[in-house]
Amino acid sequence: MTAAVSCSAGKSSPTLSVDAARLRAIAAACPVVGHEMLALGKAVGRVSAAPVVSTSALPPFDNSAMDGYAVRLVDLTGNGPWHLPVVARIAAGDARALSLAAGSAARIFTGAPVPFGADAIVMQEQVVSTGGMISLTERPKLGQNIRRRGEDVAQGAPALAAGLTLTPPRLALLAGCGVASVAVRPRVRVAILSTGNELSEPGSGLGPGQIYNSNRVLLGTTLSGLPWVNLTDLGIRPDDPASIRKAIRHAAQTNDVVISSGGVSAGEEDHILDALRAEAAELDVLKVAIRPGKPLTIGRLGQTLYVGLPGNPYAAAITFAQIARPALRRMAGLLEKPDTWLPAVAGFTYRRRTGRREYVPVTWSERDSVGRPVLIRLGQGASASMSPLAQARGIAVIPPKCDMVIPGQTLQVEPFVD
Ligand SMILES: Nc1nc2c(c(=O)[nH]1)N[C@H]1C(S)=C(S)[C@@H](COP(=O)(O)OP(=O)(O)OC[C@H]3O[C@@H](n4cnc5c(N)ncnc54)[C@H](O)[C@@H]3O)O[C@H]1N2
Ligand code: MOO
Repeated sequence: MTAAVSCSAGKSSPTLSVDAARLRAIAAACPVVGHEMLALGKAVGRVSAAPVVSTSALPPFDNSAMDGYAVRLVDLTGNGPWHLPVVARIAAGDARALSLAAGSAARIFTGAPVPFGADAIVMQEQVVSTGGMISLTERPKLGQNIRRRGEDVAQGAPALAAGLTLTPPRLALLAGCGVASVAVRPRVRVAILSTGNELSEPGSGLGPGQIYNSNRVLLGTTLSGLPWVNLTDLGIRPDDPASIRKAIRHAAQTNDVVISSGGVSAGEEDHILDALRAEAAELDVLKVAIRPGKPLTIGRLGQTLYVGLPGNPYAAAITFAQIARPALRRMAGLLEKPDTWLPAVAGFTYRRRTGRREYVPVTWSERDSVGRPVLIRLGQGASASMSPLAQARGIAVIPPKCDMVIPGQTLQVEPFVD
């Protein structure tokens, strides 16, 4: 299987809106090609590479939806009650091809095949059963409590489209259709590196001027939680142009995406852009009207997507989630657009500078009269602060033109999923 590829890296970038930056990042992301076959039990979270058709009808035969009695409506003429002898007993898994004789009923259980000629199942609660006879007073409807062959999925019908996350319900559907293995897209190979002389790993000592590396854990755990990612963690690179360039070049040769954090803003010690230019990268996104995270670099090194996230941890988290992740999803072959934004209402006042779309960590404990969460803003928006994001239940978005958020104002919120 070969995926359609259309990329448009290489356009120059002034300050872009978040939506424009996201679109450019997505356009620069070439979907991984090919597929591998996986047993259903190994495929959870992976991306379907091709449509799947059902090898069996679901359900495979007409069967009873209830424990009760199979009857023929033609026997229930005039006014009830009707009295019928019970001539057969049919349990789930019964392999006999049975017919229901005229003027009789069959004891039947949930999931058992409906005998030929029967056209309704009466729940056992609705009959009186004595001495091999049943009496019923209400006429059943035609087809009542019968699950028809193929009513869920017909044999040979599409059971799953390409480009979908293989969730447990989707895998269960394939199992129900008799499909044992599924073609999935190859994992997206993602390398991460943290840049900065000031970085030290937690567990090591902290020298003067050093801080602990948060972004490695942020990105590493986020990415390793995505079943369609194959992660390589390249650790920390010092602020040395030759070392950064070498690391980027090597990482790009063996990965579909390289993600760095730090070194993308304007200082002489910010070497990512120089390294990318020296490697003849095509750069699509350089500055985004987003808060936090304005200095963001996205481009391509050959077929490899490069994402240079800002070093400040809150900025790295937001730019990854809002701009890089949709591009990675495209690389993975995912065609569904997650729509996780929900309406909420501000429970705070916030006077702000206009111009950038802002992503604000929020929590809530109350809801308004129509059930929308009443948001409490956490922190002051400092892009190096991590506590507000760690305490947040979600992220609210404030439009670029808004100069003041007032209580009661409608905002969109993206709740974090547990
Ligand atoms: N003159 C200007 N200075 C800055 C600008 C600007 O436009 N002009 N933009 C500011 C903004 S906004 C941001 S965001 C940062 C982005 O900086 P860089 O991406 O170049 O990142 P660094 O300078 O390397 O680091 C910024 C900050 O984050 C800390 N950091 C870096 N990596 C990590 C990590 N892995 N874990 C934890 N913390 C990390 C680093 O120590 C710095 O404090 O630039 C502004 N400056
Ligand atoms: O874009 Mo930066 O993250 O605002 O400090």
